[in-house]
Amino acid sequence: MLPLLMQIPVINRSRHPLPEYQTAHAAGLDVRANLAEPVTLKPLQRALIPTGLFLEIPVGYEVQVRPRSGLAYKHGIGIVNSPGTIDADYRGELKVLLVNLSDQEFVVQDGERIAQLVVARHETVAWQPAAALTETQRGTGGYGSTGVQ
Ligand SMILES: O=c1ccn([C@H]2C[C@H](O)[C@@H](COP(=O)(O)OP(=O)(O)OP(=O)(O)O)O2)c(=O)[nH]1
Ligand SMILES: [Mg+2]
Repeated sequence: MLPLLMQIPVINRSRHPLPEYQTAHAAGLDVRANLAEPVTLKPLQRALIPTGLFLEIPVGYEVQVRPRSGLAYKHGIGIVNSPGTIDADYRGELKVLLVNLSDQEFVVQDGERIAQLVVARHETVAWQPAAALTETQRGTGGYGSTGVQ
């Protein structure tokens, strides 16, 4: 018996199928570029790639736009603002900010699976101004404070 899956209203103005889980228990849904013509990324160049998708994410959830490791490993393609954050109140087109971190040109093709979308629950918090915080062993340590071995 499949668990009841969360329903997310979507408008698909692209020429491509909706994002899909590629395997039974994948965390992310691969999302495709919706391009009238290919986009060439020179080394260190970035581009905002449209998907043609418009989502209505339930309140209390976000969609994270994450890189695909295959594009990163084989071509040095990443996402500048990884993970991108799609807010529940956003009604614009979902876009992917790709960057080419390799020393070779990369051509993004129409319909190519360029990223993956992870739907995640998030808290919405209110700040509680405090005069002091509890002491911890880490304290103010960061940026490698625990060493490397
Ligand atoms: O990879 C991304 C990141 C964001 N967005 C859209 C959806 C998101 O809800 C909106 C705002 O994103 P973010 O809050 O990261 O950008 P900002 O620089 O804070 O812009 P704003 O002032 O509009 O919030 O932009 C995308 O389509 N793709
Ligand atoms: Mg913002």
